[in-house]
Amino acid sequence: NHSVVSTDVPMSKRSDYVDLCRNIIRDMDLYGVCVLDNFLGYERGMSVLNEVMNLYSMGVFKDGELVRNKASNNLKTIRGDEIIWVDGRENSCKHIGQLISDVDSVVMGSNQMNDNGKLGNYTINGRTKAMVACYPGHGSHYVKHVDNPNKDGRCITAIYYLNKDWDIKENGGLLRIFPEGWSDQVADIEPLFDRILFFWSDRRNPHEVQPAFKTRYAITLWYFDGNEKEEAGKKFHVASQSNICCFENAT
Ligand SMILES: COc1ccc2cc(-c3cnc(C(=O)NCC(=O)O)c(O)c3)ccc2c1
Ligand SMILES: [Mn+2]
Repeated sequence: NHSVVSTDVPMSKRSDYVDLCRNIIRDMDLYGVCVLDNFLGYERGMSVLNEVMNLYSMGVFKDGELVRNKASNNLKTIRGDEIIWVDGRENSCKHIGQLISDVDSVVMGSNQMNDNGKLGNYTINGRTKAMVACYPGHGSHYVKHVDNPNKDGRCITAIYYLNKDWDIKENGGLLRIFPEGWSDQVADIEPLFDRILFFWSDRRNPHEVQPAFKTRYAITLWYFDGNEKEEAGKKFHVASQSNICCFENAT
């Protein structure tokens, strides 16, 4: 955790930018998971939260997909979240757009800054749009899963949390990661306001969202490794292309 006072200075110009990238590189290399607090600072965090709440109140979120439960053959929700894909250029998403470019800065900065020039030996050349998610409470949850189990190209999951005054005992909604190779160790991450989380998207990080009893907001970006994505493109259709953005100056 670090405490930064964020100003309107672009992320990559901030004095702590290099430290943030060093933090990410070290934690991702050591644990495959990295948590940073006070990522945007209170003011900008609140602006993002207000945009998300406005979107939600407009009723534009869609239900996370349902999966038929083979056993009892009834539609069983494995995911209780409601989502909307945002690219950040929409009129009512200016602050979400700024968050996205700040996350791009630290991810790309970390990818270039690492002494061997890559973060986790990936060549990150694109990402999905931002998935704004809401777990509406009443026990909505997400069963243990891997984001990218079959090499669809996604290498890093970045989740920005927006939940103020979150009391994990009362409100639940804990994200529990079961890092591969750490036997009985788990990483318990509370979805706290202005917190950002990075983790490898593949089988190294099975994770679950425990039942939430209060509205729980998060914004997720998935970053692509150019090589894996190219391979995937040949094998099968990656998650709907419309939600994928490629970096113009991809190396
Ligand atoms: C085919 O279209 C889609 C569209 C959206 C999809 C979203 C997820 C997803 C994956 N992981 C999480 C998660 O782990 N959240 C952790 C947390 O909130 O702390 C989550 O909330 C949502 C998976 C598959 C999807 C397929
Ligand atoms: Mn997930």
